[in-house]
Amino acid sequence: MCGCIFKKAYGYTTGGGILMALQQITDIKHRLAETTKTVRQTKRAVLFSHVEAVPTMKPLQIYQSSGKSYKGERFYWENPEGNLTLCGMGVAAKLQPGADSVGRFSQVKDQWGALLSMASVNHCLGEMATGPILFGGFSFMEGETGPIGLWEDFGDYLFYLPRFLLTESANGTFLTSTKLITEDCDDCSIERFLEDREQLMSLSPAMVEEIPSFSHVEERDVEKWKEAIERSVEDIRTGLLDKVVLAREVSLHFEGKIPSGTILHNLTEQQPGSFIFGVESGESCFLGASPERLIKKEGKQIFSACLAGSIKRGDDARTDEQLGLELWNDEKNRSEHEFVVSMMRKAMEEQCIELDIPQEPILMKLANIQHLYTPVKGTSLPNSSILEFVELLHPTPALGGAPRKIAMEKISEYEQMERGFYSSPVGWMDMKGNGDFAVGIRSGLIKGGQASLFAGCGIVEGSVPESELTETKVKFKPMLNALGGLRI
Ligand SMILES: C=C(O[C@H]1C=CC=C(C(=O)O)[C@@H]1O)C(=O)O
Ligand SMILES: [Mg+2]
Repeated sequence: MCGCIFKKAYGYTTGGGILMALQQITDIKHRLAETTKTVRQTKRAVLFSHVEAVPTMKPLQIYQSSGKSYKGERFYWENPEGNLTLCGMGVAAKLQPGADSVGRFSQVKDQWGALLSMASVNHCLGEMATGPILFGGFSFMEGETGPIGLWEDFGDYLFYLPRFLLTESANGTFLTSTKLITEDCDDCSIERFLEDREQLMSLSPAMVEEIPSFSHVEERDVEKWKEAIERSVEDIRTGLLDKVVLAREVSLHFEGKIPSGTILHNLTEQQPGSFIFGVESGESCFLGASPERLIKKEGKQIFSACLAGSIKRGDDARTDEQLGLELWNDEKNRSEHEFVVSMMRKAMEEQCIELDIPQEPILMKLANIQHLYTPVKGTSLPNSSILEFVELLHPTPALGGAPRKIAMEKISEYEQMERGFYSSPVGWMDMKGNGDFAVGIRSGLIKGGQASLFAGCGIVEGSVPESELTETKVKFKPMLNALGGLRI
């Protein structure tokens, strides 16, 4: 039964607010008592989830101040439209690769389905991205991330169903508390549930932690990377492939631990119009400011993007406009872009009943870079899940290449590094198969005092190694600036 009696966010400080807060506690007690009874009777676990409107709490501040209790189990998300911010803390359930022989996308679908089949949710608020959601992502290439090494904390995929989820949207702020109630659970009492919720709601904003002093930079062999571009251009000329995206890694070392909350804070300030994301796992945090949407699903409505072709921003309006024009008219960049559009059109036609892809790109201007951008809109077939679109689209030729299979082989051969979650789908999905995934670019992995940054470029027939190297330097800028304005 739905025990929710209000629809709008409220302040607990008003008389009405206090009454409503008490009503929430009564609701939780009642629902949890019923759930516990059912679990005992049926001997089957229930995923208990409670959504409520709460007084304004800033997700980024809560991310920072919840570090003491939930470090290593937090995530952060801000969409480029600026109308949805999420902060997840703690783990109600974690999805990681199992021994199943089915592919990883099917594994996630099955594991999520199993969790939802035992869910009890007071979903009467009906707000986007509330209730049980999954947040996380996939690695770029299945089977690439080993149990040791840079990406050891992430694997082929990693998703959290958070213990606490703070959702900030145009309609207010919402808190979802979720817990798996099992028969032999030690900390499933009503008192404990309410205590944890109370502790979270009374978190006060933490000080922004300082980034420790920079020590040194470690770069993979740049000459080898340029040679890989030459070899790729040769492969393209001989007709082996049409396009391949080659990335490189730069590692920055600091004198102490890098605070992920501070980097996220800087990214939100410095990179408007981007997805700001962070996902912690143990001692690591993968984070960034990506301008690229892989897929968003809202009911039947589908949104995606073709983003490929780049040039720097100009120092003044006139130069900036000239650079934009140069990019828009440049044959090499247009061809980089066109491979993405044509793959997108073909893939989306399979899954959509209506599709709207403009004939020509427009410019997307970000703080440090401008791109050729073609927005994609569609209407999906009934009963589809966002996961099916993620599987279908990843990786587009903006991150992989064309044809996809050969490009992936060439990436493994030429890059000689683990991409991990870089250039991969990162985002969230809800109970109904709706959600939003970005492509994890302009990003890095923070682990202790080390930040490993990644940037790549679309290689086509007209690619020149030195210019592609310069392009990666522009793409490193968002993360370098967020780390304190470093230059490499
Ligand atoms: C692979 C990256 O960017 C892709 C997205 C936009 C433009 C790109 C380009 O012009 O090469 C890349 O395809 C990256 O930022 O690491
Ligand atoms: Mg490019």
